[in-house]
Amino acid sequence: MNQPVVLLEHVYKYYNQVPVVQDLSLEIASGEMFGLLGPNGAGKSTTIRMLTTLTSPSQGRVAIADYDVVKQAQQVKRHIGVVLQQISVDPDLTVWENMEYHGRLHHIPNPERQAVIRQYLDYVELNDRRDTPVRNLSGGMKRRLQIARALLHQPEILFLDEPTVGLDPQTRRRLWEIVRDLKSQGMTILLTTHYMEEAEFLCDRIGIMDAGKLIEIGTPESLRQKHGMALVVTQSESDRKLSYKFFPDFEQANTYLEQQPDKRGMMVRASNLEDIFVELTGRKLD
Ligand SMILES: Nc1ncnc2c1ncn2[C@@H]1O[C@H](COP(=O)(O)OP(=O)(O)OP(=O)(O)O)[C@@H](O)[C@H]1O
Repeated sequence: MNQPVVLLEHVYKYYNQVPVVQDLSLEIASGEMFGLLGPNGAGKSTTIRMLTTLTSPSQGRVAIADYDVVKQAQQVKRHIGVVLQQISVDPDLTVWENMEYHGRLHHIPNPERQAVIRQYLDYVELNDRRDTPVRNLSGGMKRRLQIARALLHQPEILFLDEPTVGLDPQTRRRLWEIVRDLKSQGMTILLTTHYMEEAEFLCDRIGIMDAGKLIEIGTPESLRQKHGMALVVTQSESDRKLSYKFFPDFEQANTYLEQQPDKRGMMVRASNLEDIFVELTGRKLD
């Protein structure tokens, strides 16, 4: 692995004595795109909040580019760009004013500031909207503005918390293009998502969180290989419930199917990340 630029070592976070992140250890290499998956309340946002200095870990070490997020928060902030779930751009300011405000916060001097604002608005195709108040932008445009703003101080690591939630499929795909392009430029990216295709399409590695714990980690392909590339799905005659049985490959799944005296309600198909998630947690992603 390249030098890890995101590091969590035995991290715990408690709210009112309740652990919402438990013994989380994770290393993300420079240039890697890592996806954190998990159902609501799994602790993904809390993990991102710790990594981005918005909340402190209760226990354990969290570091970005070797800077401790608690003791060296200012240095950490210089290295990271953050796009949170809630749209955090000011609705009353124009697109340009939002960028300008953020640029000043990061002490980017003029004329460089004007140049990078133009550059990143161009990058997310919002230059023609520069004088539009943010409240009049579509959801996808707001998200693009958030990304442009997060990039303004040229961070090396980008955090995206549910970047495409609530967006229509075309807009989601446009954002995927941007995220992949950033990766191709060498950016390290950690994103959280509920969308399985998003994780499979974008991420080099995936971590599955449940109830505050990292319960699985690997490449999408390695997770499928580990749990089984093929499935026999059976729908019960009586209550219509589906059950899933993993097999290492299609041949073995088909052999199993052929051996069944009653094949009604049974089919073989390729496994996917969602199947693995359900298998691991007994819950469905929503
Ligand atoms: N400030 C807080 N005070 C108390 N409890 C909190 C706080 N923030 C989060 N929690 C709790 O911590 C747990 C983890 O929440 P978190 O938002 O990290 O989960 P998540 O995996 O990001 O879920 P989602 O997909 O819904 O965003 C939840 O039970 C949540 O209610």
